[in-house]
Amino acid sequence: MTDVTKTSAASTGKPETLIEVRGLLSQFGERVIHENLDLDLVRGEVLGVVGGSGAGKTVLLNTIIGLKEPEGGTVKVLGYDRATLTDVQAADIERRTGILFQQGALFSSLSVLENVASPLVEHTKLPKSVIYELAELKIAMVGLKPEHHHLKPAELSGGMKKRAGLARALALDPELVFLDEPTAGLDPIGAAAFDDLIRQLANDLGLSVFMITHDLDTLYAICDKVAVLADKKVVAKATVQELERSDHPWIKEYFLGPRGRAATKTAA
Ligand SMILES: Nc1ncnc2c1ncn2[C@@H]1O[C@H](COP(=O)(O)OP(=O)(O)OP(=O)(O)O)[C@@H](O)[C@H]1O
Repeated sequence: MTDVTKTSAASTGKPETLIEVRGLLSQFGERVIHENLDLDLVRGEVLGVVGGSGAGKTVLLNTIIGLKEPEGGTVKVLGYDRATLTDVQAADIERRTGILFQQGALFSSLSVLENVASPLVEHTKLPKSVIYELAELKIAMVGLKPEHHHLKPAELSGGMKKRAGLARALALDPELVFLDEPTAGLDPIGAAAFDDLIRQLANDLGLSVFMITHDLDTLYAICDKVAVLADKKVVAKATVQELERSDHPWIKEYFLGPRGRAATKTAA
């Protein structure tokens, strides 16, 4: 199915849509979080998702990755409709996507090397020696060193945990990566270095990225497009430069408030 999608996208010259959300309704009891929300992410795009606190960014991420069932609408990932997913399709999505949760979500009892190797152990039948070689490669790709291989998560700094989490998210060579506030909790220098790493990896590996962030610097530094969640839906998806000209009150405040202006200056 995926190959068919790829072929048709290639033959029509249209970019391939990796995430397609249509008419999403998300509720907790009577409380409506998303209503009639539409969102696309096309192959190769680094998409930042922003919105006020409680706007529903995490609920949207959880719905797209299958941790929350939507109350209405359709959610397609890599061409597969989540509502009618077979086990084979679910496994295909799992193999072709990587997720970096906010705190890294590393297994605390495993070393960095074992954490990064774990998706390969779960999803491949490769010999152990090959699995560990591949894991070492991913660890090097995110800028960690061989002396970090045997450290446990509790022995890592916040930035190193994020890097280890990213290495694990990349273990299976995914096409699509989900990042939940990748720079949260990092100091400005660590955050800028992590931004550079994400952009570099996205370019070098041809990754498509869905990233929740509060970090304006990240938006300016690495996002091709930004989707803004407000009023229970995506009110805009555009480049940061286009969003700076938006009339939407939340977008105006976000991009043209004091913090927005600071990020604009840094990016210039
Ligand atoms: N399991 C749940 N049960 C009930 N309400 C929930 C649940 N999860 C989230 N919510 C509510 O859904 C709304 C959106 O939450 P969400 O975590 O997606 O916001 P967010 O945009 O990610 O916010 P923040 O930027 O503060 O992390 C919030 O009002 C939250 O209280």
